[in-house]
Amino acid sequence: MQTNRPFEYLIPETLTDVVVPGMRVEVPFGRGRRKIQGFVMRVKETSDFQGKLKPIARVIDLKPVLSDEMLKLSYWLADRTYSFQISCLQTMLPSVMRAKYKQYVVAIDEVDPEVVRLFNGKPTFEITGQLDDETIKLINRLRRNNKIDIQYVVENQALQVKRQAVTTDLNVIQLHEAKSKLRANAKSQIKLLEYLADHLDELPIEFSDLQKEFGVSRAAIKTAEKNDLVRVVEVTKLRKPVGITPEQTTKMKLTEEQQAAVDQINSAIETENPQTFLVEGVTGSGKTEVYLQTIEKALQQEKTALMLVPEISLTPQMVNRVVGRFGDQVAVLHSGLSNGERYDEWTRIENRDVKVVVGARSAVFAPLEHIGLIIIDEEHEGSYKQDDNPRYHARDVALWRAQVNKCPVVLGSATPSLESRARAEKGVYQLIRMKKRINNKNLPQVKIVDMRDSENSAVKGDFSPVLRENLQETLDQHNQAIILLNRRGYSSFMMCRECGFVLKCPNCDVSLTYHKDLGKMKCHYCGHDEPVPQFCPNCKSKKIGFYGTGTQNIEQQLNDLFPQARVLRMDVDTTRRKGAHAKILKQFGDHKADILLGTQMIAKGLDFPDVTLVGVINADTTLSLADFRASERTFQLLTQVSGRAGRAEKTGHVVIQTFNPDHYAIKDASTQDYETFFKQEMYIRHQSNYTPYYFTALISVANQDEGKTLKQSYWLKKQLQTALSKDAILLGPSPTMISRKQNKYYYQIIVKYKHEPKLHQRLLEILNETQADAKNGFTIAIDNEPQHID
Ligand SMILES: Nc1ncnc2c1ncn2[C@@H]1O[C@H](COP(=O)(O)OP(=O)(O)OP(=O)(O)O)[C@@H](O)[C@H]1O
Ligand SMILES: [Zn+2]
Repeated sequence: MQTNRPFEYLIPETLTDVVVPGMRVEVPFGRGRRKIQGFVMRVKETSDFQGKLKPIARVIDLKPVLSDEMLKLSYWLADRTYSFQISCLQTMLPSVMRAKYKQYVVAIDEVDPEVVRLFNGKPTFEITGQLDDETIKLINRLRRNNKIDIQYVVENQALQVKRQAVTTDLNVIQLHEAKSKLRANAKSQIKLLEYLADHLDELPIEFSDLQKEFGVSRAAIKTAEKNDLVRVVEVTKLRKPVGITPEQTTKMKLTEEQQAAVDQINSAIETENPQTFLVEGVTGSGKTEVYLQTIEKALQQEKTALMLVPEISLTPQMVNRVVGRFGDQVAVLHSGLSNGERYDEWTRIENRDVKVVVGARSAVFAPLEHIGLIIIDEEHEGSYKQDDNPRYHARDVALWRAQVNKCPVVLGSATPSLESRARAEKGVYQLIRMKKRINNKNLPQVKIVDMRDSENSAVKGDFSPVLRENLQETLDQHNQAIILLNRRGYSSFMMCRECGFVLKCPNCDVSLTYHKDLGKMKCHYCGHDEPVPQFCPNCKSKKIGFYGTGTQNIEQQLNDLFPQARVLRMDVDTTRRKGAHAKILKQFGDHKADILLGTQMIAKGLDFPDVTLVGVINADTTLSLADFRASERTFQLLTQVSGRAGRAEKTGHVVIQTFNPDHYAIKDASTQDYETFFKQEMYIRHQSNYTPYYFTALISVANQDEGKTLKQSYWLKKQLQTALSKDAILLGPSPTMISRKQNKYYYQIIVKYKHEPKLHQRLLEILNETQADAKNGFTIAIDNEPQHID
């Protein structure tokens, strides 16, 4: 049975007028007594169904949770992303809406006799268990007449949560003393005491953080407690989003370029013109102020505004500025929120308590009404595309919503995606260029350091003489530096010098990475970890050692080279704790550190006036990816990170170390010359038949059995072949770059095409036909316009 379609149910007489589109209901499904949750898509007077319709069992919501706009969007989204409509509908709601929550009825009109009767004199009542149909009807009539309101409160997500935490009464000296008395193999306890000594002013610290971040076990905490070294306490946390410190900024007098941008966008807001603007503004050209003043315009027009950012925790400054300007009218949706917090924000939007929503990818489904403006900052970011079903791109959804709401979309970036820039070239988007920095200074001076040169390769470590000198100078002048290395961990991998053996993950086809703080080898794909081997597991030689460089290693080198410098490291390993990103960036912003070292998470959006130097340890990490976007990603990363230097009064310098100094992506990034890069890269995409010249669809198959995976892939290829003309390019099946992940084999087929009228239908058929395969352990995914092919 095909399940990717709506099913018809009878509305029992008692629920007439109660059941409306956008509500969730419980219905019997299939044979037996199984009941499932469904969404009401449409209410009809008659049915063509042959046979006896089953009745709806009960309504879950008393008012619709999805608007007509969202219901319409779900049809389009399912079709566009080749996914089930039900998963699209679920994606639009905060995840807790899929779980249990309580409903409350609130009296608005406390004089109406019916309300008085219903409430029995109380201002609210909680709906527990099942209400009788008469009451449901009454509630609905009253709600329609605005005499009462209904609110949801999520169960198990009380406003205050209690958690176990650790604190200590000992001081630093006592802690170190206690540590020295422990047996050497009490590693977990030692780590615990070390941590406490280093973070005395931050106590108590929660169990979960100790476990996640430092691998300190519950048992170690308990032992330490028994020995009176620590105390276990309960902390009460208020559910309040962390990491936002509004930055009050007053409206600035715009530069000429900013004014021109604002004028064009505001005029589209006023005339309700669903036009798309591509704001291509160099780093530090003041795009934020353009966003803020256009949002203001939307609000003046009695409309709302939606603003997407790549990942909130990484761009706290942007969020702080929006909240600083518009205050309580803003809701923030970010991935760091707990389910409950997310739900709170969602409810504020639903209740129309807010007018501006800032959030990452999924915020594009925010239940805002009368949207007057949609902004996508750093529009080139890959994180706007979801990796799982439904594989949607937030930009596409934004453009769809803009049509429905009759409002403009602003795509902003210093390094637009090739797709967007090409659309601007064709006149589909309106191009607005901002070529000058706010401070009217030149873009920072960039030096490319050729790491193949003997003077660079001869030095021990990863810092060329040029980068060292520049760092020294920056420190001498009490300025700040940002150092980028796109690889976490201490050293990349372990290899045996005797037999060439590389230590790999048992579940995935990748090498394990050394993590110094854990003292373990770790898989970045599945999280598997194991002890560091003392000798080669293959040939038993002791000549097994580390290769490559990670952030932890560079941190060590910085400490050795510049012992007086204060270094902050920012990578996934130092930012596991909630609010950790914001904390590190605040410390850096307050100039409590001299050097910020990190992976690509430090590359974008940061605006610190004292940063005068940016150093890139190795520009080649993204370039060597086997992906058609490798050059584009490299150019974007280097341009963005370079743009962090010299944004205010002080002049900026950039040093890029590379083994490919002649590569156009690196050269163009060093001059921050987007337009030249764009032309060159378009030429290459044209030569190799890639987007934006061709559309792309990627079909991947995974199974634990490699033979079965291949067989299924060939069957799929045949299905595709019969729907394609000879102009289409069909590639594969071929193994993905990491052909085994978590014990599953991955194969992929790529279709590149220009105009294939039958392809869409065929892909939808494949989606439905392969449903049964899921039960046999196959994972089959169709990715429309993939972000990366690997
Ligand atoms: N009209 C203005 N007058 C004075 N200062 C301004 C003006 N507009 C922006 N600025 C300041 O200029 C700096 C850079 O602006 P902003 O951070 O918006 O740049 P951006 O274009 O977003 O750059 P990036 O792409 O690198 O993030 C900020 O510190 C901002 O406060
Ligand atoms: Zn693994």
